[in-house]
Amino acid sequence: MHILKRHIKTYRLDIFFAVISVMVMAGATLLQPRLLQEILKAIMASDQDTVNQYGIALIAVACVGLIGGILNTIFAARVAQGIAADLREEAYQKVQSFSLSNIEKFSTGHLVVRLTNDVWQVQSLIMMSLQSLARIPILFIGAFILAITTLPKLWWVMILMIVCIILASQILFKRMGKYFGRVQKLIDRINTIAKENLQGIRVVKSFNQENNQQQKFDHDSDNLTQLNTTIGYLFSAMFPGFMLIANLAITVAIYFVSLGVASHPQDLAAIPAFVTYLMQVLFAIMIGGMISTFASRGLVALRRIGEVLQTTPDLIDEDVNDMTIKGDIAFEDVSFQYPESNDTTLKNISFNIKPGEMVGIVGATGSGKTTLAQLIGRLYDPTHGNVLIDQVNLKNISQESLRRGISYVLQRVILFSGTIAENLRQGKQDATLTEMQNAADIAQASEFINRYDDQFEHLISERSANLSGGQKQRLSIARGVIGQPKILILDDSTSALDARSEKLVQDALATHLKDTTTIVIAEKISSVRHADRILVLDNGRLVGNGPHETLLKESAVYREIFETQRAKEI
Ligand SMILES: Nc1ncnc2c1ncn2[C@@H]1O[C@H](COP(=O)(O)OP(=O)(O)OP(=O)(O)O)[C@@H](O)[C@H]1O
Repeated sequence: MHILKRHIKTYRLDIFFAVISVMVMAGATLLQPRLLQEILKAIMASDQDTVNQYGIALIAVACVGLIGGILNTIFAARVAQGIAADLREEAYQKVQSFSLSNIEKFSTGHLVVRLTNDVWQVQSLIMMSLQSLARIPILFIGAFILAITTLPKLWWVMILMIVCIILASQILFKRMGKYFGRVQKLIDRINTIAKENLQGIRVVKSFNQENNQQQKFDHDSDNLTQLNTTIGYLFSAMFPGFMLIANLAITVAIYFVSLGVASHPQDLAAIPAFVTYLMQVLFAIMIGGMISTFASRGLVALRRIGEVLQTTPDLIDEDVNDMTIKGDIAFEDVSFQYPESNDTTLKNISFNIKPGEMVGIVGATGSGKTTLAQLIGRLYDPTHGNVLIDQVNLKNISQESLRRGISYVLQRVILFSGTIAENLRQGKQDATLTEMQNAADIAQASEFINRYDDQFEHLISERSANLSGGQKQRLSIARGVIGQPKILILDDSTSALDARSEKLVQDALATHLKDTTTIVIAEKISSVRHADRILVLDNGRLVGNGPHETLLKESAVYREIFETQRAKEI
Protein backbone atom coordinates (compact mmCIF):
# COMPACT_ATOMS: atom_id res chain seq x y z
CA MET A 1 0.00 0.00 0.00
CA HIS A 2 2.90 2.36 0.74
CA ILE A 3 3.80 2.59 -2.97
CA LEU A 4 0.57 4.56 -3.34
CA LYS A 5 1.47 7.01 -0.55
CA ARG A 6 3.49 9.35 -2.74
CA HIS A 7 0.84 9.33 -5.44
CA ILE A 8 -1.92 9.98 -2.93
CA LYS A 9 0.02 13.09 -1.91
CA THR A 10 0.22 14.28 -5.52
CA TYR A 11 -3.52 13.92 -6.01
CA ARG A 12 -4.58 14.92 -2.50
CA LEU A 13 -6.76 17.81 -3.67
CA ASP A 14 -8.64 15.67 -6.17
CA ILE A 15 -9.02 12.93 -3.55
CA PHE A 16 -10.36 15.48 -1.09
CA PHE A 17 -12.98 16.71 -3.58
CA ALA A 18 -13.89 13.15 -4.58
CA VAL A 19 -14.52 12.23 -0.94
CA ILE A 20 -16.44 15.44 -0.16
CA SER A 21 -18.64 15.08 -3.24
CA VAL A 22 -19.45 11.45 -2.46
CA MET A 23 -20.33 12.45 1.11
CA VAL A 24 -22.67 15.12 -0.26
CA MET A 25 -24.21 12.51 -2.54
CA ALA A 26 -24.69 10.04 0.34
CA GLY A 27 -26.18 12.80 2.52
CA ALA A 28 -28.67 13.70 -0.24
CA THR A 29 -29.62 10.03 -0.67
CA LEU A 30 -30.34 9.79 3.06
CA LEU A 31 -32.30 13.01 3.22
CA GLN A 32 -34.72 12.22 0.40
CA PRO A 33 -36.87 9.53 2.15
CA ARG A 34 -37.19 11.79 5.21
CA LEU A 35 -38.48 14.63 3.01
CA LEU A 36 -40.87 12.21 1.31
CA GLN A 37 -42.17 11.19 4.73
CA GLU A 38 -42.86 14.85 5.58
CA ILE A 39 -44.70 15.30 2.23
CA LEU A 40 -46.90 12.26 2.93
CA LYS A 41 -47.62 13.52 6.45
CA ALA A 42 -48.59 16.92 5.03
CA ILE A 43 -50.83 15.25 2.39
CA MET A 44 -52.56 13.27 5.14
CA ALA A 45 -53.05 16.55 7.08
CA SER A 46 -54.21 18.31 3.82
CA ASP A 47 -51.48 20.95 4.30
CA GLN A 48 -50.76 21.98 0.68
CA ASP A 49 -48.21 24.73 1.58
CA THR A 50 -46.04 22.22 3.43
CA VAL A 51 -46.40 19.74 0.56
CA ASN A 52 -45.14 22.42 -1.85
CA GLN A 53 -42.26 23.46 0.42
CA TYR A 54 -41.04 19.91 1.00
CA GLY A 55 -41.63 19.06 -2.65
CA ILE A 56 -39.26 21.85 -3.73
CA ALA A 57 -36.78 20.80 -1.04
CA LEU A 58 -36.95 17.20 -2.29
CA ILE A 59 -36.15 18.27 -5.88
CA ALA A 60 -33.32 20.53 -4.65
CA VAL A 61 -31.78 17.75 -2.57
CA ALA A 62 -32.07 15.29 -5.50
CA CYS A 63 -30.24 17.83 -7.73
CA VAL A 64 -27.50 18.32 -5.12
CA GLY A 65 -27.13 14.52 -4.92
CA LEU A 66 -26.87 14.30 -8.71
CA ILE A 67 -24.21 17.03 -8.89
CA GLY A 68 -22.32 15.34 -6.03
CA GLY A 69 -22.40 12.05 -7.99
CA ILE A 70 -21.15 13.64 -11.21
CA LEU A 71 -18.34 15.53 -9.45
CA ASN A 72 -17.34 12.41 -7.56
CA THR A 73 -17.02 10.41 -10.80
CA ILE A 74 -14.96 13.19 -12.43
CA PHE A 75 -12.53 13.53 -9.49
CA ALA A 76 -12.31 9.77 -8.88
CA ALA A 77 -11.54 9.13 -12.56
CA ARG A 78 -8.86 11.84 -12.53
CA VAL A 79 -7.17 10.30 -9.51
CA ALA A 80 -7.50 6.67 -10.70
CA GLN A 81 -6.28 7.36 -14.22
CA GLY A 82 -3.56 9.74 -13.08
CA ILE A 83 -2.13 7.32 -10.51
CA ALA A 84 -2.41 4.40 -12.97
CA ALA A 85 -0.50 6.36 -15.63
CA ASP A 86 2.19 7.38 -13.08
CA LEU A 87 2.55 3.79 -11.84
CA ARG A 88 2.78 2.44 -15.39
CA GLU A 89 5.43 4.97 -16.38
CA GLU A 90 7.39 4.49 -13.15
CA ALA A 91 7.30 0.70 -13.51
CA TYR A 92 8.31 0.91 -17.19
CA GLN A 93 11.20 3.21 -16.33
CA LYS A 94 12.28 0.75 -13.64
CA VAL A 95 12.13 -2.17 -16.07
CA GLN A 96 14.35 -0.18 -18.46
CA SER A 97 16.99 -0.01 -15.74
CA PHE A 98 16.84 -3.77 -15.13
CA SER A 99 19.71 -6.05 -16.02
CA LEU A 100 19.03 -9.24 -17.98
CA SER A 101 19.08 -11.27 -14.77
CA ASN A 102 16.50 -8.92 -13.20
CA ILE A 103 14.26 -9.47 -16.21
CA GLU A 104 14.81 -13.22 -16.21
CA LYS A 105 13.75 -13.38 -12.55
CA PHE A 106 10.37 -11.85 -13.42
CA SER A 107 10.11 -13.26 -16.98
CA THR A 108 9.15 -10.90 -19.78
CA GLY A 109 5.58 -12.22 -20.01
CA HIS A 110 4.89 -11.51 -16.35
CA LEU A 111 6.43 -8.04 -16.60
CA VAL A 112 4.06 -7.21 -19.45
CA VAL A 113 1.07 -8.36 -17.35
CA ARG A 114 2.27 -6.21 -14.46
CA LEU A 115 2.60 -3.14 -16.68
CA THR A 116 -0.82 -3.59 -18.28
CA ASN A 117 -3.38 -5.78 -16.52
CA ASP A 118 -2.13 -5.19 -12.97
CA VAL A 119 -2.04 -1.43 -13.46
CA TRP A 120 -5.59 -1.60 -14.78
CA GLN A 121 -6.68 -3.58 -11.70
CA VAL A 122 -5.16 -0.94 -9.43
CA GLN A 123 -6.90 1.79 -11.43
CA SER A 124 -10.26 0.02 -10.92
CA LEU A 125 -9.52 -0.40 -7.22
CA ILE A 126 -8.80 3.32 -6.78
CA MET A 127 -11.88 4.30 -8.77
CA MET A 128 -14.07 1.95 -6.78
CA SER A 129 -12.61 3.06 -3.46
CA LEU A 130 -13.16 6.75 -4.19
CA GLN A 131 -16.70 6.10 -5.36
CA SER A 132 -17.75 3.82 -2.55
CA LEU A 133 -15.38 3.70 0.39
CA ALA A 134 -16.76 6.84 2.04
CA ARG A 135 -20.28 6.29 0.72
CA ILE A 136 -20.85 2.76 2.05
CA PRO A 137 -20.33 3.46 5.79
CA ILE A 138 -22.24 6.77 5.59
CA LEU A 139 -25.11 5.07 3.80
CA PHE A 140 -25.11 2.03 6.06
CA ILE A 141 -24.91 3.87 9.39
CA GLY A 142 -27.08 6.80 8.25
CA ALA A 143 -29.85 4.63 6.78
CA PHE A 144 -29.77 2.35 9.81
CA ILE A 145 -30.13 5.24 12.29
CA LEU A 146 -32.76 7.00 10.18
CA ALA A 147 -34.79 3.80 9.73
CA ILE A 148 -34.83 3.27 13.48
CA THR A 149 -35.77 6.88 14.20
CA THR A 150 -38.48 6.67 11.53
CA LEU A 151 -40.19 3.68 13.12
CA PRO A 152 -38.48 3.14 16.51
CA LYS A 153 -40.69 0.21 17.48
CA LEU A 154 -39.39 -1.82 14.53
CA TRP A 155 -35.68 -1.60 15.27
CA TRP A 156 -35.51 -5.39 15.58
CA VAL A 157 -36.81 -5.90 11.99
CA MET A 158 -33.86 -3.90 10.76
CA ILE A 159 -31.35 -5.80 12.89
CA LEU A 160 -32.80 -9.16 11.82
CA MET A 161 -32.58 -8.24 8.16
CA ILE A 162 -28.97 -7.01 8.50
CA VAL A 163 -27.88 -10.20 10.27
CA CYS A 164 -29.52 -12.41 7.60
CA ILE A 165 -28.03 -10.44 4.71
CA ILE A 166 -24.55 -10.26 6.21
CA LEU A 167 -24.55 -14.02 6.80
CA ALA A 168 -25.78 -14.75 3.26
CA SER A 169 -23.31 -12.34 1.65
CA GLN A 170 -20.40 -13.74 3.70
CA ILE A 171 -21.02 -17.18 2.23
CA LEU A 172 -21.64 -15.91 -1.29
CA PHE A 173 -18.78 -13.43 -1.60
CA LYS A 174 -16.25 -15.81 -0.10
CA ARG A 175 -17.19 -18.34 -2.75
CA MET A 176 -17.12 -15.76 -5.50
CA GLY A 177 -13.69 -14.55 -4.40
CA LYS A 178 -12.36 -18.08 -4.96
CA TYR A 179 -14.03 -18.33 -8.36
CA PHE A 180 -12.67 -14.94 -9.43
CA GLY A 181 -9.14 -16.11 -8.56
CA ARG A 182 -9.60 -19.19 -10.76
CA VAL A 183 -11.07 -17.10 -13.59
CA GLN A 184 -8.00 -14.85 -13.53
CA LYS A 185 -5.64 -17.84 -13.72
CA LEU A 186 -7.58 -19.31 -16.65
CA ILE A 187 -7.58 -15.98 -18.50
CA ASP A 188 -3.78 -15.80 -18.02
CA ARG A 189 -3.43 -19.35 -19.41
CA ILE A 190 -5.69 -18.69 -22.39
CA ASN A 191 -3.74 -15.51 -23.17
CA THR A 192 -0.46 -17.41 -23.04
CA ILE A 193 -1.72 -20.19 -25.34
CA ALA A 194 -3.16 -17.69 -27.82
CA LYS A 195 0.03 -15.59 -27.77
CA GLU A 196 2.38 -18.55 -28.18
CA ASN A 197 0.28 -19.99 -30.99
CA LEU A 198 0.04 -16.78 -32.92
CA GLN A 199 3.72 -15.98 -32.51
CA GLY A 200 4.73 -19.53 -33.39
CA ILE A 201 2.11 -20.02 -36.09
CA ARG A 202 4.70 -21.29 -38.58
CA VAL A 203 5.85 -24.01 -36.17
CA VAL A 204 2.27 -24.95 -35.34
CA LYS A 205 1.38 -25.30 -39.01
CA SER A 206 4.56 -27.02 -40.14
CA PHE A 207 4.27 -29.67 -37.40
CA ASN A 208 0.52 -30.09 -37.92
CA GLN A 209 -0.11 -29.02 -34.35
CA GLU A 210 -3.36 -27.13 -35.03
CA ASN A 211 -5.57 -29.84 -33.52
CA ASN A 212 -3.45 -30.32 -30.40
CA GLN A 213 -3.25 -26.62 -29.77
CA GLN A 214 -6.96 -26.22 -30.46
CA GLN A 215 -7.73 -28.94 -27.88
CA LYS A 216 -5.56 -27.25 -25.25
CA PHE A 217 -7.24 -23.93 -25.96
CA ASP A 218 -10.75 -25.45 -25.96
CA HIS A 219 -10.13 -27.23 -22.66
CA ASP A 220 -9.23 -24.00 -20.85
CA SER A 221 -11.88 -22.04 -22.69
CA ASP A 222 -14.58 -24.59 -21.66
CA ASN A 223 -13.41 -24.43 -18.04
CA LEU A 224 -13.61 -20.66 -18.18
CA THR A 225 -17.13 -20.79 -19.60
CA GLN A 226 -18.18 -23.20 -16.85
CA LEU A 227 -16.73 -21.00 -14.13
CA ASN A 228 -18.31 -17.87 -15.58
CA THR A 229 -21.64 -19.67 -15.80
CA THR A 230 -21.37 -20.68 -12.13
CA ILE A 231 -20.53 -17.09 -11.21
CA GLY A 232 -23.51 -15.99 -13.32
CA TYR A 233 -25.77 -18.42 -11.41
CA LEU A 234 -24.47 -17.12 -8.10
CA PHE A 235 -25.13 -13.55 -9.19
CA SER A 236 -28.57 -14.41 -10.51
CA ALA A 237 -29.41 -16.08 -7.18
CA MET A 238 -27.81 -13.33 -5.12
CA PHE A 239 -30.01 -10.38 -6.05
CA PRO A 240 -33.38 -12.18 -5.81
CA GLY A 241 -32.17 -13.83 -2.57
CA PHE A 242 -31.29 -10.51 -0.98
CA MET A 243 -34.51 -8.96 -2.29
CA LEU A 244 -36.46 -11.83 -0.75
CA ILE A 245 -34.91 -11.14 2.66
CA ALA A 246 -35.61 -7.40 2.26
CA ASN A 247 -39.20 -7.99 1.13
CA LEU A 248 -39.82 -10.32 4.06
CA ALA A 249 -38.54 -7.57 6.37
CA ILE A 250 -40.79 -5.01 4.65
CA THR A 251 -43.83 -7.32 4.95
CA VAL A 252 -43.16 -7.85 8.66
CA ALA A 253 -42.76 -4.07 9.14
CA ILE A 254 -46.02 -3.29 7.34
CA TYR A 255 -47.80 -6.00 9.30
CA PHE A 256 -46.74 -4.53 12.63
CA VAL A 257 -47.55 -0.97 11.51
CA SER A 258 -51.02 -2.13 10.42
CA LEU A 259 -51.60 -3.63 13.88
CA GLY A 260 -51.16 -0.21 15.54
CA VAL A 261 -52.45 2.05 12.74
CA ALA A 262 -55.61 2.95 14.65
CA SER A 263 -53.63 4.50 17.51
CA HIS A 264 -50.68 5.80 15.35
CA PRO A 265 -52.05 6.78 11.87
CA GLN A 266 -48.90 8.86 11.15
CA ASP A 267 -46.90 5.61 11.00
CA LEU A 268 -48.48 5.01 7.57
CA ALA A 269 -46.57 8.04 6.22
CA ALA A 270 -43.36 6.62 7.65
CA ILE A 271 -43.59 3.31 5.78
CA PRO A 272 -42.11 4.51 2.42
CA ALA A 273 -39.19 6.15 4.24
CA PHE A 274 -38.59 3.05 6.37
CA VAL A 275 -38.69 0.80 3.27
CA THR A 276 -36.25 3.08 1.39
CA TYR A 277 -33.81 3.12 4.34
CA LEU A 278 -34.07 -0.62 4.56
CA MET A 279 -33.19 -0.91 0.86
CA GLN A 280 -30.28 1.51 1.31
CA VAL A 281 -28.87 -0.66 4.10
CA LEU A 282 -29.23 -3.68 1.82
CA PHE A 283 -27.49 -1.81 -1.01
CA ALA A 284 -24.62 -0.76 1.30
CA ILE A 285 -24.01 -4.35 2.43
CA MET A 286 -24.13 -5.72 -1.12
CA ILE A 287 -21.79 -3.10 -2.56
CA GLY A 288 -19.47 -3.47 0.45
CA GLY A 289 -19.26 -7.23 -0.18
CA MET A 290 -18.58 -6.75 -3.89
CA ILE A 291 -15.88 -4.19 -3.20
CA SER A 292 -14.09 -6.46 -0.76
CA THR A 293 -14.10 -9.23 -3.41
CA PHE A 294 -12.68 -6.97 -6.11
CA ALA A 295 -10.38 -5.15 -3.70
CA SER A 296 -8.47 -8.33 -2.91
CA ARG A 297 -7.65 -8.66 -6.62
CA GLY A 298 -6.61 -5.02 -6.82
CA LEU A 299 -4.40 -5.37 -3.75
CA VAL A 300 -2.65 -8.41 -5.21
CA ALA A 301 -2.03 -6.40 -8.42
CA LEU A 302 -0.68 -3.50 -6.34
CA ARG A 303 1.70 -5.85 -4.51
CA ARG A 304 2.93 -7.25 -7.84
CA ILE A 305 3.63 -3.75 -9.20
CA GLY A 306 5.34 -2.95 -5.89
CA GLU A 307 7.70 -5.91 -6.41
CA VAL A 308 8.82 -4.40 -9.72
CA LEU A 309 9.25 -0.91 -8.28
CA GLN A 310 11.16 -2.12 -5.24
CA THR A 311 13.61 -4.31 -7.17
CA THR A 312 17.12 -2.90 -7.14
CA PRO A 313 18.73 -3.18 -10.60
CA ASP A 314 21.63 -5.64 -10.53
CA LEU A 315 23.92 -3.45 -12.60
CA ILE A 316 24.21 0.01 -11.16
CA ASP A 317 26.61 2.76 -12.16
CA GLU A 318 28.61 3.45 -9.00
CA ASP A 319 32.03 4.99 -8.98
CA VAL A 320 32.13 4.92 -12.80
CA ASN A 321 33.98 6.90 -15.44
CA ASP A 322 32.84 8.20 -18.76
CA MET A 323 35.43 7.19 -21.30
CA THR A 324 35.91 6.70 -25.00
CA ILE A 325 36.52 3.04 -25.57
CA LYS A 326 39.50 2.05 -27.73
CA GLY A 327 38.77 -1.67 -27.96
CA ASP A 328 41.25 -3.53 -25.74
CA ILE A 329 39.55 -6.44 -23.93
CA ALA A 330 40.93 -8.57 -21.09
CA PHE A 331 39.40 -11.41 -19.07
CA GLU A 332 41.17 -12.13 -15.77
CA ASP A 333 40.27 -15.52 -14.31
CA VAL A 334 36.59 -14.99 -15.06
CA SER A 335 33.94 -17.46 -13.87
CA PHE A 336 30.22 -17.00 -14.26
CA GLN A 337 27.08 -18.69 -13.02
CA TYR A 338 23.56 -17.65 -14.11
CA PRO A 339 21.46 -16.47 -11.16
CA GLU A 340 18.87 -19.23 -11.44
CA SER A 341 21.35 -21.98 -12.38
CA ASN A 342 23.35 -24.47 -10.31
CA ASP A 343 26.09 -24.90 -12.93
CA THR A 344 29.10 -22.69 -13.50
CA THR A 345 28.79 -21.69 -17.15
CA LEU A 346 32.23 -20.07 -17.55
CA LYS A 347 35.24 -21.38 -15.63
CA ASN A 348 38.44 -19.43 -14.91
CA ILE A 349 38.77 -17.78 -18.29
CA SER A 350 41.67 -15.46 -19.05
CA PHE A 351 42.67 -13.87 -22.36
CA ASN A 352 43.57 -10.53 -24.00
CA ILE A 353 42.36 -8.99 -27.21
CA LYS A 354 44.14 -5.99 -28.76
CA PRO A 355 42.25 -3.06 -30.36
CA GLY A 356 41.41 -3.77 -34.00
CA GLU A 357 41.89 -7.54 -33.71
CA MET A 358 39.36 -9.89 -35.21
CA VAL A 359 38.79 -12.82 -32.89
CA GLY A 360 36.57 -15.84 -33.46
CA ILE A 361 34.95 -17.85 -30.68
CA VAL A 362 34.06 -21.47 -31.39
CA GLY A 363 32.86 -24.36 -29.28
CA ALA A 364 30.12 -26.92 -29.07
CA THR A 365 26.56 -25.77 -28.51
CA GLY A 366 26.07 -24.72 -24.88
CA SER A 367 29.83 -24.31 -24.30
CA GLY A 368 29.38 -20.70 -23.16
CA LYS A 369 30.15 -18.57 -26.24
CA THR A 370 27.13 -16.27 -25.95
CA THR A 371 27.59 -16.00 -22.20
CA LEU A 372 31.19 -14.87 -22.66
CA ALA A 373 30.11 -12.25 -25.20
CA GLN A 374 27.42 -10.98 -22.85
CA LEU A 375 30.03 -10.35 -20.14
CA ILE A 376 31.94 -8.09 -22.57
CA GLY A 377 28.84 -5.93 -23.03
CA ARG A 378 28.24 -6.10 -19.24
CA LEU A 379 24.82 -7.62 -19.68
CA TYR A 380 25.87 -9.63 -16.62
CA ASP A 381 28.69 -9.17 -14.10
CA PRO A 382 31.13 -12.08 -13.63
CA THR A 383 30.63 -14.14 -10.48
CA HIS A 384 34.43 -14.27 -10.06
CA GLY A 385 37.36 -12.46 -11.70
CA ASN A 386 37.37 -9.28 -13.76
CA VAL A 387 36.51 -8.15 -17.25
CA LEU A 388 38.55 -5.12 -18.35
CA ILE A 389 38.20 -2.80 -21.29
CA ASP A 390 41.22 -0.62 -22.04
CA GLN A 391 42.65 -1.84 -18.69
CA VAL A 392 39.66 -0.47 -16.75
CA ASN A 393 37.35 -2.81 -14.88
CA LEU A 394 33.95 -2.88 -16.60
CA LYS A 395 32.31 -2.05 -13.27
CA ASN A 396 34.10 1.31 -13.32
CA ILE A 397 33.01 2.27 -16.83
CA SER A 398 29.66 4.01 -17.19
CA GLN A 399 27.04 1.94 -18.97
CA GLU A 400 26.54 4.91 -21.29
CA SER A 401 30.21 4.67 -22.41
CA LEU A 402 29.89 0.93 -22.91
CA ARG A 403 26.71 1.18 -24.96
CA ARG A 404 28.37 3.89 -27.07
CA GLY A 405 31.53 1.90 -27.71
CA ILE A 406 30.23 -1.67 -27.96
CA SER A 407 27.77 -3.03 -30.45
CA TYR A 408 26.28 -6.46 -29.96
CA VAL A 409 24.53 -8.16 -32.88
CA LEU A 410 22.37 -10.77 -31.19
CA GLN A 411 22.04 -14.41 -32.16
CA ARG A 412 18.25 -14.09 -32.24
CA VAL A 413 17.45 -11.11 -34.46
CA ILE A 414 14.98 -8.67 -33.00
CA LEU A 415 13.71 -5.92 -35.25
CA PHE A 416 10.92 -3.52 -34.33
CA SER A 417 7.82 -2.77 -36.35
CA GLY A 418 8.49 0.50 -38.17
CA THR A 419 10.64 1.52 -41.12
CA ILE A 420 14.05 0.08 -41.97
CA ALA A 421 15.51 3.54 -41.25
CA GLU A 422 13.95 3.60 -37.76
CA ASN A 423 15.51 0.24 -37.00
CA LEU A 424 18.94 1.28 -38.27
CA ARG A 425 18.79 4.50 -36.25
CA GLN A 426 18.61 2.43 -33.09
CA GLY A 427 22.33 1.88 -33.74
CA LYS A 428 22.94 5.61 -34.29
CA GLN A 429 20.18 8.03 -33.50
CA ASP A 430 21.20 10.75 -35.96
CA ALA A 431 22.40 8.48 -38.76
CA THR A 432 22.31 10.18 -42.16
CA LEU A 433 21.10 8.49 -45.35
CA THR A 434 24.72 8.04 -46.48
CA GLU A 435 25.61 6.35 -43.18
CA MET A 436 22.63 4.05 -43.57
CA GLN A 437 23.66 3.21 -47.12
CA ASN A 438 27.24 2.44 -45.99
CA ALA A 439 26.01 0.22 -43.15
CA ALA A 440 23.66 -1.58 -45.53
CA ASP A 441 26.56 -2.07 -47.99
CA ILE A 442 28.74 -3.64 -45.27
CA ALA A 443 25.89 -5.95 -44.20
CA GLN A 444 25.12 -6.88 -47.85
CA ALA A 445 21.61 -5.52 -47.31
CA SER A 446 21.63 -2.82 -50.01
CA GLU A 447 20.66 -5.21 -52.75
CA PHE A 448 17.30 -6.13 -51.22
CA ILE A 449 16.63 -2.66 -49.72
CA ASN A 450 17.11 -1.09 -53.16
CA ARG A 451 14.47 -3.40 -54.57
CA TYR A 452 11.83 -1.64 -52.44
CA ASP A 453 10.37 1.52 -54.01
CA ASP A 454 10.52 3.28 -50.66
CA GLN A 455 13.97 1.83 -49.80
CA PHE A 456 14.91 2.82 -46.20
CA GLU A 457 11.34 3.99 -45.59
CA HIS A 458 10.03 0.48 -46.24
CA LEU A 459 7.91 -0.80 -43.38
CA ILE A 460 8.93 -3.82 -41.36
CA SER A 461 5.83 -5.53 -40.05
CA GLU A 462 5.25 -6.92 -36.54
CA ARG A 463 7.83 -9.58 -35.62
CA SER A 464 9.45 -8.72 -38.98
CA ALA A 465 7.19 -11.28 -40.67
CA ASN A 466 7.71 -9.66 -44.10
CA LEU A 467 11.47 -10.37 -44.10
CA SER A 468 13.40 -13.57 -44.70
CA GLY A 469 15.81 -14.92 -42.06
CA GLY A 470 18.81 -13.73 -44.09
CA GLN A 471 17.31 -10.26 -44.63
CA LYS A 472 16.68 -9.90 -40.91
CA GLN A 473 20.26 -10.87 -40.13
CA ARG A 474 21.60 -8.40 -42.68
CA LEU A 475 19.56 -5.54 -41.20
CA SER A 476 20.65 -6.56 -37.73
CA ILE A 477 24.32 -6.41 -38.81
CA ALA A 478 23.73 -3.04 -40.50
CA ARG A 479 22.24 -1.71 -37.25
CA GLY A 480 25.27 -3.06 -35.38
CA VAL A 481 27.87 -1.39 -37.57
CA ILE A 482 26.17 1.92 -38.33
CA GLY A 483 27.57 3.62 -35.21
CA GLN A 484 31.17 2.57 -36.08
CA PRO A 485 31.60 0.84 -32.70
CA LYS A 486 35.04 0.24 -31.19
CA ILE A 487 34.02 -3.29 -30.23
CA LEU A 488 31.66 -5.29 -32.44
CA ILE A 489 30.30 -8.64 -31.29
CA LEU A 490 28.65 -10.79 -33.93
CA ASP A 491 26.90 -13.67 -32.19
CA ASP A 492 26.25 -16.29 -34.84
CA SER A 493 25.01 -13.36 -36.91
CA THR A 494 25.70 -14.76 -40.36
CA SER A 495 24.19 -18.23 -39.89
CA ALA A 496 21.32 -17.48 -42.31
CA LEU A 497 23.66 -16.07 -44.98
CA ASP A 498 25.05 -18.12 -47.84
CA ALA A 499 28.83 -18.67 -47.83
CA ARG A 500 29.41 -15.97 -50.49
CA SER A 501 27.44 -13.28 -48.65
CA GLU A 502 29.12 -14.23 -45.38
CA LYS A 503 32.52 -13.76 -46.99
CA LEU A 504 31.44 -10.41 -48.46
CA VAL A 505 30.28 -9.22 -45.02
CA GLN A 506 33.59 -10.29 -43.46
CA ASP A 507 35.62 -8.57 -46.17
CA ALA A 508 33.55 -5.39 -45.81
CA LEU A 509 34.03 -5.43 -42.05
CA ALA A 510 37.79 -5.88 -42.47
CA THR A 511 37.92 -2.91 -44.85
CA HIS A 512 35.47 -0.46 -43.27
CA LEU A 513 35.86 -1.31 -39.58
CA LYS A 514 39.56 -2.13 -39.51
CA ASP A 515 40.11 -0.30 -36.23
CA THR A 516 37.20 -2.08 -34.58
CA THR A 517 37.82 -5.05 -32.32
CA THR A 518 35.55 -7.66 -33.87
CA ILE A 519 34.45 -10.79 -32.04
CA VAL A 520 32.75 -13.37 -34.20
CA ILE A 521 30.93 -16.23 -32.48
CA ALA A 522 30.34 -19.02 -34.92
CA GLU A 523 29.16 -22.59 -35.11
CA LYS A 524 31.16 -23.21 -38.27
CA ILE A 525 34.93 -22.94 -38.18
CA SER A 526 34.81 -21.81 -41.82
CA SER A 527 33.19 -18.58 -40.59
CA VAL A 528 36.18 -17.69 -38.42
CA ARG A 529 39.19 -19.50 -39.85
CA HIS A 530 40.61 -16.25 -41.26
CA ALA A 531 40.31 -14.40 -37.95
CA ASP A 532 43.54 -13.10 -36.33
CA ARG A 533 42.88 -15.49 -33.46
CA ILE A 534 40.28 -18.01 -32.38
CA LEU A 535 39.21 -18.78 -28.81
CA VAL A 536 38.02 -22.34 -28.28
CA LEU A 537 35.53 -23.05 -25.53
CA ASP A 538 34.75 -26.46 -24.16
CA ASN A 539 32.12 -26.80 -21.49
CA GLY A 540 32.80 -23.30 -20.14
CA ARG A 541 36.60 -23.60 -20.22
CA LEU A 542 38.98 -21.85 -22.59
CA VAL A 543 40.89 -24.72 -24.18
CA GLY A 544 42.47 -22.99 -27.15
CA ASN A 545 43.65 -19.52 -28.13
CA GLY A 546 45.49 -18.87 -31.39
CA PRO A 547 45.24 -18.66 -35.17
CA HIS A 548 43.58 -21.45 -37.15
CA GLU A 549 46.75 -23.24 -38.23
CA THR A 550 48.26 -23.21 -34.73
CA LEU A 551 45.05 -24.50 -33.17
CA LEU A 552 44.85 -27.31 -35.69
CA LYS A 553 48.22 -28.45 -34.44
CA GLU A 554 47.85 -27.71 -30.73
CA SER A 555 44.18 -27.99 -29.73
CA ALA A 556 42.57 -31.43 -29.75
CA VAL A 557 39.08 -29.96 -29.22
CA TYR A 558 39.50 -27.54 -32.13
CA ARG A 559 40.82 -30.27 -34.38
CA GLU A 560 37.89 -32.49 -33.49
CA ILE A 561 35.34 -29.76 -34.30
CA PHE A 562 37.16 -29.01 -37.55
CA GLU A 563 37.32 -32.66 -38.61
CA THR A 564 33.65 -33.25 -37.76
CA GLN A 565 32.55 -30.20 -39.76
CA ARG A 566 34.77 -31.13 -42.70
CA ALA A 567 33.37 -34.66 -42.72
CA LYS A 568 29.85 -33.22 -42.88
CA GLU A 569 30.77 -30.98 -45.82
CA ILE A 570 32.18 -33.90 -47.80
N1 LIG B 1 19.72 -17.11 -18.91
C1 LIG B 1 20.20 -18.29 -18.58
N2 LIG B 1 19.93 -18.85 -17.38
C2 LIG B 1 20.47 -20.03 -17.04
N3 LIG B 1 21.27 -20.76 -17.83
C3 LIG B 1 21.59 -20.26 -19.04
C4 LIG B 1 21.06 -19.01 -19.48
N4 LIG B 1 21.53 -18.76 -20.72
C5 LIG B 1 22.30 -19.82 -21.04
N5 LIG B 1 22.35 -20.70 -20.04
C6 LIG B 1 23.11 -21.95 -20.01
O1 LIG B 1 24.48 -21.63 -20.10
C7 LIG B 1 25.16 -22.54 -20.96
C8 LIG B 1 25.93 -21.78 -22.04
O2 LIG B 1 24.98 -21.11 -22.86
P1 LIG B 1 25.45 -20.18 -24.07
O3 LIG B 1 24.23 -19.61 -24.69
O4 LIG B 1 26.48 -19.25 -23.58
O5 LIG B 1 26.11 -21.27 -25.02
P2 LIG B 1 26.59 -21.11 -26.52
O6 LIG B 1 27.95 -21.73 -26.58
O7 LIG B 1 26.45 -19.71 -26.98
O8 LIG B 1 25.53 -22.05 -27.24
P3 LIG B 1 24.97 -22.00 -28.75
O9 LIG B 1 26.12 -22.27 -29.66
O10 LIG B 1 23.98 -23.09 -28.77
O11 LIG B 1 24.38 -20.65 -28.93
C9 LIG B 1 24.11 -23.50 -21.49
O12 LIG B 1 24.19 -24.70 -20.77
C10 LIG B 1 22.80 -22.81 -21.23
O13 LIG B 1 21.81 -23.75 -20.92
